[in-house]
Amino acid sequence: MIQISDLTFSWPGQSNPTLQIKDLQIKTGERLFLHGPSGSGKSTLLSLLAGIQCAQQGNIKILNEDLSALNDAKRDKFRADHIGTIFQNFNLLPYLSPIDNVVLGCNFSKRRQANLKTEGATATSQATRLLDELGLDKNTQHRAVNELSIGQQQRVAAARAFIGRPEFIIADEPTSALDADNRDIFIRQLFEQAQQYQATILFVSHDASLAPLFDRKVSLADINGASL
Ligand SMILES: Nc1ncnc2c1ncn2[C@@H]1O[C@H](COP(=O)(O)OP(=O)(O)OP(=O)(O)O)[C@@H](O)[C@H]1O
Repeated sequence: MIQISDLTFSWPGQSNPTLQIKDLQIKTGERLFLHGPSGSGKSTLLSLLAGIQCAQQGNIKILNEDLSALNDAKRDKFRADHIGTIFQNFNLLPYLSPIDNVVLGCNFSKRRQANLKTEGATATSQATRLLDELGLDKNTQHRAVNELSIGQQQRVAAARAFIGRPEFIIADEPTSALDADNRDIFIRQLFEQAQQYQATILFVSHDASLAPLFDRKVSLADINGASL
């Protein structure tokens, strides 16, 4: 599903590379936990996997597509079609409702819209189902997002990532503002969504105590030659 080979990435103006990864593979449906100290390059790796940044050397293949062989527009399309993202700060539109925020998740992808049709769903019906299953009560689904608690916003961000069934879900520290019980509940809800269609999850955190919930844990320090 995902194959990283001989990758080197340096931020512009920096003499030393931030990442040097010889080999990392993630299987279809795998739930991988990636951890490492602050500044070790976790978010940088996610931005490469999401096609926001490009490596200077090596390649990243997702679903057999070599991201470095795509131009900017094609990488943007690839991301919209195949990758759902949940960020630390959620990136929701504050004055829109949860339903409207979730529907936006598939607005830029004909493929994700087609996936909804195949399931006999509309964007709104799918958004409602996802928010129900992720535990956001009906009243809250129609309020403005900026009136919601952090835990509720996190569920909206997760539903937006899953709408239209993208194959690959990237989550960057989405649980850092939650207490331990709510963190575990949220991660299990993510897994339930992913299991429905064998989505692959890459979950990044510096909190290694979450690792036992996942299929596999990888320490960035162990695979990053640049930090050795
Ligand atoms: N936009 C950028 N321009 C230049 N350097 C950057 C940029 N973003 C990150 N870096 C540098 O890359 C290195 C890795 O940062 P990154 O944010 O990937 O680490 P991280 O492991 O995700 O950290 P954290 O856990 O604190 O989020 C740091 O030295 C950082 O200063």
